[in-house]
Amino acid sequence: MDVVTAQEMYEWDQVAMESTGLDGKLLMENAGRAVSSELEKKLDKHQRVMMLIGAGNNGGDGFVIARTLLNRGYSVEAWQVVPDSKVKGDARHHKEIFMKTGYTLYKLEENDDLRESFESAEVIIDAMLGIGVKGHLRGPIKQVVELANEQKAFRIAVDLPTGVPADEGIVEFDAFKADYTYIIAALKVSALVEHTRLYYGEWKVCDIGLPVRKLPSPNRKVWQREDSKRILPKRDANSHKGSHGKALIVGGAAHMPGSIAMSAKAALRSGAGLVTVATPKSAVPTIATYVQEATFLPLAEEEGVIKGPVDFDVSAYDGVAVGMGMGRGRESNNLVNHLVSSVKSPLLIDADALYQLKNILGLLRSRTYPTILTPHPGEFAHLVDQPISAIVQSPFSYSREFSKKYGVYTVLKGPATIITAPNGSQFVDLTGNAGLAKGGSGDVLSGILLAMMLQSGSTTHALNSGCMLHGLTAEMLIEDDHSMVDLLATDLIEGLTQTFRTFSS
Ligand SMILES: NC(=O)C1=CN([C@@H]2O[C@H](COP(=O)(O)OP(=O)(O)OC[C@H]3O[C@@H](n4cnc5c(N)ncnc54)[C@H](O)[C@@H]3O)[C@@H](O)[C@H]2O)[C@@H](O)CC1
Ligand SMILES: [K+]
Repeated sequence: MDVVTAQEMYEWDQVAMESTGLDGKLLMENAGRAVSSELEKKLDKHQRVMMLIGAGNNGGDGFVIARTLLNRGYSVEAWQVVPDSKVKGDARHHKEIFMKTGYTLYKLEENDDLRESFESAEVIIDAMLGIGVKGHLRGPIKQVVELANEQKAFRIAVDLPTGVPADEGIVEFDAFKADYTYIIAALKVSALVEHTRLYYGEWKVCDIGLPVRKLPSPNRKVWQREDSKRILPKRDANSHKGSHGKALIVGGAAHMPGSIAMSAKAALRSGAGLVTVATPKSAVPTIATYVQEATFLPLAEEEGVIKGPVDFDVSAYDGVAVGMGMGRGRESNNLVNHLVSSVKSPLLIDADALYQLKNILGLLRSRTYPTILTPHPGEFAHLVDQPISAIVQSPFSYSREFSKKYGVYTVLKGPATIITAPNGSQFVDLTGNAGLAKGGSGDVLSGILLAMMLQSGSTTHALNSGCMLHGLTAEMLIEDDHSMVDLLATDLIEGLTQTFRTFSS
């Protein structure tokens, strides 16, 4: 499922029209019909539906939807909320069809009893503005949106809730608050960004017949369950523990043994053949009790944290992860430096190691094997010297710019986790729930990702699938035995069993 900006969506429409002759009027008919078919599944014929129609092409979709629903016997009151003179182009064409079909169009400029209609409406459908919105709402649309938001009726938006920008980075806006949005042709970036996504409510993308083979890729996609199912590692009957990769996990501290222990256990649960934990000597017994399957590389320590020498041999490993529960002492800086310079296999950098990485970002470009960074917005903000709010408002552009600049994979964690490859292509993982917002779930994710990388030929596939396994496990646990309040990171590790079983069946 592609994710587009407003400009990319306009380009798609242009390509469709120029390369295949599908014209705007036909696309509008398709859009309106696709949304109407979905609405039929949601609405009852006796429900009083109020349709709010604007002047641009989003309004044009509204005329098609109103006509189609009326044709099919639904009880729809169609309201044009802008002056007649503003309705132009394809929207005007579909307005004429609506009028010639003999249906009544109520007009805000001629009537003032919009409030009365609102009060009796059970469903309000917003087809006022879509991707063409610019700046704060103006004129009658502003008042109509304010009124609509006060109603008890179920609110549905067409393409985008009116007022919500299609792109990331715009924070000052007022908008229709939808309970459900039928998105036209492709998911818009703002449906996935923290400060805009809630305006959409639930959503569904409606196909309008664009010529998919002709459309330029925006290099931004939602990773789907079927994708993971298709590419998850299969175990060969003749395989042995060495076939599934040797992982090294570096980190931990005497007062924080849990993080690295969970990473190690999650890596083993996710199929890693052998896992070695490099951690301060005094932390080994605690970790070993929890992860009996791991081997250990005890490191010198001072006051429970890693203390040199840190230049141990890393050549025997097929993948390395560093940072979980490591602390931010001076030696950890040397350690991260050593690993970035000497690991000749995929290297995953998380948590405290990300903090240390800030001073040596320039070294990343010299790595010839994949480097994966797994920050949450706070860690990423520190790396790129920006406030957290800037990252949360524009996660796609910051992570794309960063990955391209340093030649790394960035897994920017959040309700929508964005996985960016060094060439800038992006995938979004939408699985998971608020139960994951708890200490330890990032450590579990690192272990899963490391294991996936050992077993996959494609780093992108490994990262996307790893994020999905983590999120689906949280979803499954909430459905079955847990709640979002009580879910623990260790539950996720146990829950992986069920997720793998589901995926391999
Ligand atoms: N071929 C196409 O281009 C297709 C477009 N489609 C629909 O067309 C929409 C985009 O159409 P448009 O480009 O005409 O844009 P919109 O319909 O989203 O908005 C354009 C209108 O909004 C007004 N406007 C902009 N900012 C405003 C503000 N802050 N306050 C009040 N009024 C404001 C403009 O004056 C203009 O009349 C999509 O969201 C989708 O719903 C679909 O019909 C499918 C095909
Ligand atoms: K809309």
